[in-house]
Amino acid sequence: MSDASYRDAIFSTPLDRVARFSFDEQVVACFPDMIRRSVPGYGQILGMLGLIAGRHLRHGAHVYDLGCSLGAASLALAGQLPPDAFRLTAVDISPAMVARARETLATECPQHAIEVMEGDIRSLDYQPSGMVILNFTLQFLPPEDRESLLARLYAALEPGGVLVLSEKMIDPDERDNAWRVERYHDFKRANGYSELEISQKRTALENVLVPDTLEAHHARLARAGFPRSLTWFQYLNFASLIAFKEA
Ligand SMILES: C[S@@+](CC[C@H](N)C(=O)[O-])C[C@H]1O[C@@H](n2cnc3c(N)ncnc32)[C@H](O)[C@@H]1O
Ligand SMILES: O=C(O)C(=O)C[C@]1(C(=O)O)C=C[C@@H](O)C=C1
Repeated sequence: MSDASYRDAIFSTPLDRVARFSFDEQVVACFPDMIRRSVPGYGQILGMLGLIAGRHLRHGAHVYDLGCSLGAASLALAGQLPPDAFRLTAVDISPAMVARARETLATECPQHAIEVMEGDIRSLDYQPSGMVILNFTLQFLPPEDRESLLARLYAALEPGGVLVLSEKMIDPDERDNAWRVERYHDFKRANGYSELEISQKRTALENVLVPDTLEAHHARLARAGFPRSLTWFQYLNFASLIAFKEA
């Protein structure tokens, strides 16, 4: 691949002031390593996206990969489905991510009809689509913007269309939540992150990544129009949901 990825060491040295987490050049350079060492089940979710698309997409349907970062979800679909199976628009607000994603997707799957757009997913004109992927993206939008986006995505989905929503989550029960977070930190330690890295990243993500409970996600999806949603994957405090539009 043309996008060399470095080991994530962003929070490894003590910082006087921990800045708000942002998807800048520094994060882009180590993002594949960061997300794989930080999101339990990330690889399994990606693998399943292609299988879900294979089952739910009508031939040639359009797909959105929203908050695509380096295009991993788009790549996963292209790896599992032939070029004529779907068309895809990948969107991200970070110019550094978009530049890298464009390069990677053009190199890795030149036969597939994949367009990479720089833009804010809250203000896009959505075209009719068979599948929408929000893989760890909704959690970065201000909570007050989430429902209206989901309602617009519901409206853009064709009958029988699906939305896949993967998120970091919180548990409504304080003790259960504490247990999940502690085991999540164990997961990070086991993946080579130090106490300093874990605590500085936690500070950087405060008020930037705002997680919801699974109950809040399902209720919001219902209010946005989806008659049915289910949690198909969960690993510690990370989960993936699928929401269906009636056929
Ligand atoms: C955790 S990453 C997503 C990971 C990616 N979907 C994957 O599967 O590898 C979140 C991404 O959402 C993007 N993002 C955040 N707010 C956005 C917005 N309003 N519009 C578009 N992209 C946004 C960020 O720039 C970042 O690249
Ligand atoms: O490191 C964490 O605590 C995370 O929540 C991981 C997480 C995410 O969930 O999106 C946060 C920021 C990076 O984009 C990669 C992964």
